[in-house]
Amino acid sequence: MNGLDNFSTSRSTPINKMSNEATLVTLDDFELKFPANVDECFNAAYGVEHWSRIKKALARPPGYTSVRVNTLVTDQKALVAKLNEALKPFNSRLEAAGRPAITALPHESLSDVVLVPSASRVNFPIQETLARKKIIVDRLCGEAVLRGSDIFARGVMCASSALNCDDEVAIFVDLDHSATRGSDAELHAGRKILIAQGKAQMSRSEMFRAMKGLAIAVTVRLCDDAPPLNGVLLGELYMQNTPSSVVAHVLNPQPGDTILDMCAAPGGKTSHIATLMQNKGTLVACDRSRRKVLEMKSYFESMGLSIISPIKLDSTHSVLPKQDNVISVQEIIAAAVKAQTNEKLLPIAGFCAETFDKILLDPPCSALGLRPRLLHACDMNELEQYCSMQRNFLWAAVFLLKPGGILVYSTCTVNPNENEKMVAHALKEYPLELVPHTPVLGERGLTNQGLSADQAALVQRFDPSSDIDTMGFFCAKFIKTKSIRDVEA
Ligand SMILES: C[S@@+](CC[C@H](N)C(=O)[O-])C[C@H]1O[C@@H](n2cnc3c(N)ncnc32)[C@H](O)[C@@H]1O
Repeated sequence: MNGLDNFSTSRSTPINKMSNEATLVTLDDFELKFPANVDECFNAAYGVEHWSRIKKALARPPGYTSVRVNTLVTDQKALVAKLNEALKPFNSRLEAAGRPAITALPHESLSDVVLVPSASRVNFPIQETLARKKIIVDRLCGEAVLRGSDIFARGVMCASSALNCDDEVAIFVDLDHSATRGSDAELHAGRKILIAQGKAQMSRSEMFRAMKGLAIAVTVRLCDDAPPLNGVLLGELYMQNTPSSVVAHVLNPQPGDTILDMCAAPGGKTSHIATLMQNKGTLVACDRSRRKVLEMKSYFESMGLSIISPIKLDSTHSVLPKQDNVISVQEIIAAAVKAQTNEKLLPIAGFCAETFDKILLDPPCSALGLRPRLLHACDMNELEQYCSMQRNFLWAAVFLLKPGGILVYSTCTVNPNENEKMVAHALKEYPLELVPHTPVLGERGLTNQGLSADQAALVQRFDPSSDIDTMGFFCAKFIKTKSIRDVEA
């Protein structure tokens, strides 16, 4: 069997020249690979050609970086100007290489989002590159390179035997985790993808001795070049992809609301909700991980977002048993503040049924919308476990929401079972109805996954293969039509 059968490729002629040619493709030929039963399910939902386009798009980074403006301290116009100032060193490097500069732009529909386009890619000759010395990195490092990173010593798995500082190298990603750190890249026989060219900043022996330090400066990628924005204008912006920034707007939080974010860490959507509430009202941010809740707490404090109560809580077990007196969210928080001793987090075990005006449910999901991804090891059984967990979260959300309250459900996956089918499940099991929402930047939902055409038109699906060029994402907004007790009666 030709090793290329392990990939789906758009080119019939494999690139050659290496002894292990059959196990090598370039990023341009590559589409993400899934187990047969996942492909079968997604082919049925999207159609074979569309699913193939999605798999190709998932392996590449979007063509721009999206940042959300902290409107409590600045505005979109001012942030665009500051970002363009901060981009000057990157633009100087582009111009020195004869490449066009990039300009940050306000998002046309979202007044608190700024888009920073990546620099257009530069093509390089593949065969010449394959004749260079080689570096092989692991999957995570390869994905970081595609997002604009250089390569640090810890990320290098294999290097050609006689690699010296300043050598020009071809950069590959090991797709099978088969590379042994420190081995000769020329002898690696597993599947790998060519993703970039670079220049060694250390000799081979230094690379494997050093635990840190820049090993390879990436010079050209087989994708657009994202500018380095980590740590830029801290406090004034939050790195958040566009669909995630849509979610808080869809929830439409108002000052004075009582809102629950059931799965809040690292707190991107929570901080956006608090900002839209103008830091007035009550916002509970739950997460099961104590470490993540402590990190969120410090982040919210550093941003001055005082209305947020970060709580370590399993949201699927956050509904308190039925009692004679309904205790409000504010009373529960006040009692916990009183009871708090040396413990850093509020001791809260749950909330009374039907006490929140609005709830955001952004649960753990299969994350099959994140870009770029070069490997996904999920099968249908694992995907089903996410669905089962999401159904438990939905149950708790419906109990905690007041009648007439709003529930927004979102995922960062293209799996229809976690998206359209989960919405169909919610509509069937609970007193929920879909409601129109704004802004709508994505596409309508799929109509062959349990939703009627009218229902599919009320949800929002971000397709990574569409012109909007974002991550895969999904969002639905429900209103609770009656009390859960009326349903139980
Ligand atoms: C998709 S992430 C949430 C991202 C977040 N909404 C944001 O925009 O920054 C899902 C989160 O759910 C948390 N989680 C997992 N199981 C949970 C549970 N049973 N209860 C509460 N949080 C849970 C995970 O720790 C993870 O931080």
